[in-house]
Amino acid sequence: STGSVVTTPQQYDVEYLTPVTIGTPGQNLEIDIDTGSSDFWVFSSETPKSQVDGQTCYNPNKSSTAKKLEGATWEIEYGDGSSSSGDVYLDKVKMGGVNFSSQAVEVASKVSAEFTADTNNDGLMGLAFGSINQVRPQKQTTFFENLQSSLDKPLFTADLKSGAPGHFNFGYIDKNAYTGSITYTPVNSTQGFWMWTSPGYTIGASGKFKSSPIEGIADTGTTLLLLPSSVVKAYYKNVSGASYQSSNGGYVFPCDATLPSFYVSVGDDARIKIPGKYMSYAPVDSQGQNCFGGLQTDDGIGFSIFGDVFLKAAFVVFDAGKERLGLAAK
Ligand SMILES: CC[C@H](C)[C@H](NC(=O)[C@H](C)NC(=O)[C@@H](CCSC)NC[C@@H](N)Cc1ccccc1)C(=O)O
Repeated sequence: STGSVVTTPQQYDVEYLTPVTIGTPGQNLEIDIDTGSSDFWVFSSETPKSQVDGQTCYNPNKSSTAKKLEGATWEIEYGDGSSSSGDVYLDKVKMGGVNFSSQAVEVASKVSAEFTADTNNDGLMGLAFGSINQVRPQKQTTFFENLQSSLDKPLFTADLKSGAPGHFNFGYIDKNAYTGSITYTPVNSTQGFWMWTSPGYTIGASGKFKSSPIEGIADTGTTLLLLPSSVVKAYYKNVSGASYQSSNGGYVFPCDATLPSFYVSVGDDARIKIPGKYMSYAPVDSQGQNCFGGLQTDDGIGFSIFGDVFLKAAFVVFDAGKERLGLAAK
């Protein structure tokens, strides 16, 4: 089998939302597909009304195929400090034409304020490795892991776009979705993430390649590109008026500044070009005077995060069959 589903960016490409159908009859939710985590959790009939602000809630009592996973609970915390928790049902889940009949659906009986405020986001579907799933006493497998053996190929691809809908595809590689060739690089899944190492980077079209290994995770659920502070400092040296502003929590620059492109090397002889315009995330003031950088530091995390600012510049193959990541220009 193969599948394909459209994923739509929210304002400033802060996140991408994807339609997912749960239960019988189908309940349609808009979900943040997140390769940086491994839990599929949703706003639900168990989420206190005070914590729901417009989100669509999955109601297992209205699904003839829902079965409570007795005794199972979950709780999760994310790098941005947000969190959620609840209990678990098994139900039919359909996305992009592929479906799995007894997917663990983690229903939220509590969500943190960040999720309540994210009014179009009805939940997260983690597509990292099941080893970091947070359901206890027994961990659950991800939607992709459940599908893997029935897919034509044991892989999925992400084709996120800047300010336009893109696709997640399952089980096949769409040759029309990228240009040139796909460069593959090994994935180290021991921490449960799609973790890989870039050999280095180049700042600007005429910049010199800097050989400097960067270990990080491909995370569709993180908005920005978070790299070592030495790299970030070197980049913003090229942006007039750029400065680190602790009040804004990162590097800020005049919105009319010229931003150099940034190249992330992959494998022995390939690189992904991030256009300068992707390196500006959003205005920090109502006049649109100063803008928050799309490139910020990975301080305190322990690894870098290749988030949407990077991923939307590439066609990305998450190849579980060969534990590798494929990257191509588009
Ligand atoms: C602080 C918690 C640490 C980060 C760690 N949690 C994680 O690594 C979780 C699974 N992943 C995440 O927190 C990050 C990746 C590691 S960051 C250290 N990706 C998922 C995140 N972007 C999902 C999200 C989407 C929209 C809004 C908010 C959050 C843990 O549980 O130990």
